[in-house]
Amino acid sequence: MSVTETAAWKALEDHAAMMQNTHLRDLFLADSSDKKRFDELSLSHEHLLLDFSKQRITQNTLTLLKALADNCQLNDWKARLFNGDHINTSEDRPALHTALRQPEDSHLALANHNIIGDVHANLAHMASMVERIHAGQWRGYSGLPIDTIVNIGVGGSDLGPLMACKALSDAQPPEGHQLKMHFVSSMDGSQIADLLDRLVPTTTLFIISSKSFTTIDTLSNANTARQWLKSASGVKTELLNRRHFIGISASAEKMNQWGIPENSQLNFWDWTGGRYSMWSAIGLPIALRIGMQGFKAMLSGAHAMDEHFKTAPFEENLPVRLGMIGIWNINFLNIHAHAILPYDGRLSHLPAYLEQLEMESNGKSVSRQGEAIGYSTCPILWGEIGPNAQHAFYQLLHQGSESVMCDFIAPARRYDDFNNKGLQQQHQLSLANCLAQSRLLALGDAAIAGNDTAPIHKRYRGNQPSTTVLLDELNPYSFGQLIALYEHKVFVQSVIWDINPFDQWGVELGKKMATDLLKPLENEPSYSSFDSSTEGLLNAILNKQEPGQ
Ligand SMILES: O=P(O)(O)OC[C@H]1O[C@H](O)[C@H](O)[C@@H](O)[C@@H]1O
Repeated sequence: MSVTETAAWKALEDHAAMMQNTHLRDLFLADSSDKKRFDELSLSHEHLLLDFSKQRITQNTLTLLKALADNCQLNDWKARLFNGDHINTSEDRPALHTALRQPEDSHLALANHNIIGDVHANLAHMASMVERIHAGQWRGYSGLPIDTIVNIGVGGSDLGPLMACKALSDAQPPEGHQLKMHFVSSMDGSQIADLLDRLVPTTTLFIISSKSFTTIDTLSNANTARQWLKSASGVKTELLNRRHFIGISASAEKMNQWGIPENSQLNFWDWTGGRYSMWSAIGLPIALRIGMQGFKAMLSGAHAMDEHFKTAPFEENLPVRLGMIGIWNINFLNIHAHAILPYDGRLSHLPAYLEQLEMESNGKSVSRQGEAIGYSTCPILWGEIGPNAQHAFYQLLHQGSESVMCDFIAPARRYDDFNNKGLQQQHQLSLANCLAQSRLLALGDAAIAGNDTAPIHKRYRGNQPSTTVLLDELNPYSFGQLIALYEHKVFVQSVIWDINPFDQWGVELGKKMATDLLKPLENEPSYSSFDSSTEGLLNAILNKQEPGQ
């Protein structure tokens, strides 16, 4: 039976029909005498506080959402996730990113083997590499110590480390050892071409990050890097492979084939999904940036969120509430756009990270039973640093025709250690804007006395729901909590929608099609015929590429 046929779903539909004309303004007005809405609807755990009071919900909504979660056996699914059941059914494997942050003395058996031992052996290998590089003992072909790292990867092998290195940029690496870090992902070569112009071959180390080690984007960038080193050094490829490349993958065989020596390889496992992999060896750039201790603090923060998700009751559970309110917005209030708005420049890559995490996980319309789904799943998610977005797309949030749900994310404290009043004031300014925007989006004109008589083009209708995620401060631990919070939120929603969030078949066919299209572009005979648009464009490109045209 489809979830939409259940009594729990229908009760929520009825409730939504009643709530349809209730403005957030009314919900706050009803609360104006005792001002309890915030206390009743916000939740906190350790360093995170989530304010849900600007969501279009009442206590009754939460009760009905709990009935839906129970009906969908959310608690059983949580147990299956943590126990390592093969819940990624289309690939017949578990999804065990949570095991990557389990403490060393814990235990998780997969086919009678304790994988936590493997996880920590891997961390130790990673730590030894980090130590060598930080100590200046990893030397390039000319004997000079490495001082520049380039991570080559894409999707899950890029976005997590990229986001984390920026988010934790205030964290000091051990002994002040500052490596220059760069990230290359795009297949068109523009990032690597730009970098190679500026980098010094003797002191640059490339990390080739790819779960499959077959991703053409990554391998083509890696080949370009090796070619650059060859031309600059004139030394043998074998020496370059040894001194200038680290490989991170679930396939040792593929790394061997490319030429990465065994002791420069870091492995992880097929039960770690690409977009859930920054906690594995894929996180090496993070450890290089903030040190192994910082990396482990990030794992501990995520583990604390795992434990909270696993054990806290529905009424207190942050990821469960975040996920279920998303369900309410999407499936019952018909809101299909979701903006991620961090009020801290260090979180500038969070929107791109969540775009992959949410849309690649839950952007699906087939159920676990292989049936077409007749209800909405993952919304369109996008975002930008809040203060910059205010000068760009907030116009649409305030006066456009679309309902949009927003996540405002900010640390309460920043620049405590900076003896700079100007910076401290900038942080307060950013917080003031964060609070102002979520208030205006919720209440509309009612937030500003007198604006309700303004001409219509100056009016704000409000009623855009938002959640504010407040961190005490942004550090490796709270950052780990924050990302694990979103991972589990995505899982909660997948359970309600009855979909597998751990595969991504929708990205495969495009890759195959690109292989077919490369032939005519490289002037090789192609036996495929294409549609008229593709053929027209191919011909136009080929004509323009002919010399003298
Ligand atoms: O890590 P890799 O195997 O190179 O994969 C990199 C990325 O590419 C794929 O196309 C998937 O859509 C992503 O989930 C994955 O993270």
